Amino acid sequence: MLARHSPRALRTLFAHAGDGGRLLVGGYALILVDAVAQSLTPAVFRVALNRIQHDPHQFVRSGWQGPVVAAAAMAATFLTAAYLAHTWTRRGAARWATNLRRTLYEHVQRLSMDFFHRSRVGDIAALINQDIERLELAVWQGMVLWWAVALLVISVGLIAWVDLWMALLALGLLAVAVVWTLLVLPRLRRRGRDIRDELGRTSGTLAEMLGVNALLKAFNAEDDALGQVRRGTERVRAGSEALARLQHRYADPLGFHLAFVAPFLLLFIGSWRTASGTLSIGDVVAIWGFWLRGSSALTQVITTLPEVITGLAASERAAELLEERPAVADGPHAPALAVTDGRVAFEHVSFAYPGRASRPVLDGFDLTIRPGQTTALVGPSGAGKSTVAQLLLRFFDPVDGRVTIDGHDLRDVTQASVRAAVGVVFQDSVLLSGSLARNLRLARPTATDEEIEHALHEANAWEFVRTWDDGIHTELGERGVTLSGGQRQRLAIARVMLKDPAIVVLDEATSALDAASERLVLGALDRLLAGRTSLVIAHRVTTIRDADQIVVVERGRVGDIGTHASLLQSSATYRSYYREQAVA
Ligand SMILES: Nc1ncnc2c1ncn2[C@@H]1O[C@H](COP(=O)(O)OP(=O)(O)OP(=O)(O)O)[C@@H](O)[C@H]1O
Repeated sequence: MLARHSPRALRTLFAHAGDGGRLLVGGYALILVDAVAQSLTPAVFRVALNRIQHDPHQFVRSGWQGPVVAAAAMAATFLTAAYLAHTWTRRGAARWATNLRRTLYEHVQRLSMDFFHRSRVGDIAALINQDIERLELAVWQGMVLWWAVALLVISVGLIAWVDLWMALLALGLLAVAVVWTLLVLPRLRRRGRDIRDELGRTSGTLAEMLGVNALLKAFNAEDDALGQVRRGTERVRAGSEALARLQHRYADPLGFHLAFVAPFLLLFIGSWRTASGTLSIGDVVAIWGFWLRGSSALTQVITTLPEVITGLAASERAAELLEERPAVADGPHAPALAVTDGRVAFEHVSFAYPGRASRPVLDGFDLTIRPGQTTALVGPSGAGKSTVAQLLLRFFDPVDGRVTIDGHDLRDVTQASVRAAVGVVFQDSVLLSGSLARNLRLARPTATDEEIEHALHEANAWEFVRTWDDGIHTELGERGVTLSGGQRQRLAIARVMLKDPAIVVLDEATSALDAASERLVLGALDRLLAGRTSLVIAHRVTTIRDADQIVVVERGRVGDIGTHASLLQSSATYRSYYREQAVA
């Protein structure tokens, strides 16, 4: 499993390392220099001991000089290399993480609506923040692992240089450790991945609960929500404990093998060979030293590997997100939409939401909205009215047929240009935390304060904004909670006024308002719709009575069509709809 998923995930993510990549390659390369210099140190002792054994007097006179200089040079090399490798890797990992966070954020922004419908905000946030942090740590620990493995390989190589048989014995002892590791590794990785997934889910639940706090309070459902979060965190805790137990079950026997069994066997067999005269004392000491270096490196492997594996599990989640492709994408050289008159046409459009191909929502939907005119959609709940609006915003592409603006198929032009041409006011207009001016400048970043005030006037919003101490620079609470529903809608209308689009979509923009608020909002909407092509979805007759054409949508198709007066005459469906409204 590990071999299949993680390296591919790492390759995908490393492509986004940016300037951190060079530092990491440099850091990982330099740590090899450190590993070589460190593992060669026992070789110096071997030379020194062999010289002592051969001629102690000569060694005291001048024989010591060579080994001392060599040892000093090695120490200087590995200290410098280690220092640089550590700092470069740390900086490289931090830059990689920063670049990756930015890339992931931009990538998520480019994904289509269907992704947001099936994902949870908290989970994505956890991925971008915590999983990348985990990965950053793993990159850093990975360097220690890399160093340790290099040290180990070089150590065994050096043992072979002294004596081939002893190297074979060391390899056998290592093989035990490697087989044991390979046996446990997939489980470690799986557990790590499970914990990351569970953390993501819990974070998603938490974000959702905080977002709908008023609803939870209204239904006294806080305990239930708390229970869900608590159960999630409990599962994360249980998972982490199980992982820790597994890490111990892996590391403890391995530690025993490497620190006791293996050195004992090497020393025992080495001494036996000295007695039989096939090895010198210097050789045995060097082998012993090489092994100690190598096995201390292995201890590092044992302690860092589980952590690195968990980090790799985190990288898989990030890579999966990066590999997610938007369902709606711009063609390679798609031009921007050039709006001339603002004529909108749905030509025999059929559509089903992604993953629900068997449940078509629109089925041969045909509709033309003439430039500057208002078309209203009415019809039973679930008939597909909002879906029509979503297709006009190109949140989705039709399965069949086409949606055009001034004759241009929306699939042939850029999404950004379509959304620049179409302004939308939803039922529940979202305002971000930050000042009112910042919220309105989402529509036009270059708008001056005067232009913002003018838009507020037009949207009947200036009358309450002007009473605020800081005017348009007043901070709005997160999601605009300090505003009434009607005020929020008027600010949303001002935002679209500022955008000044050729086409406007209103999706239940007045549905949640009382009669007094509705009047103020309707006044603002009249000014917004004047001279623009508009698609209005509304349950209230007051909002649509004056529309140039009213379309009754039934099960994803256009039913009766006409003006308010003509439909009252000709359409039984519209009449009953109107009567219901009148009663309401
Ligand atoms: N994101 C989605 N994924 C899957 N199915 C969806 C999605 N959004 C809407 N639907 C389904 O598509 C159908 C049409 O929904 P739509 O919101 O367009 O209807 P509507 O006429 O606007 O209804 P209402 O008046 O209640 O808002 C419904 O059956 C709905 O369940």
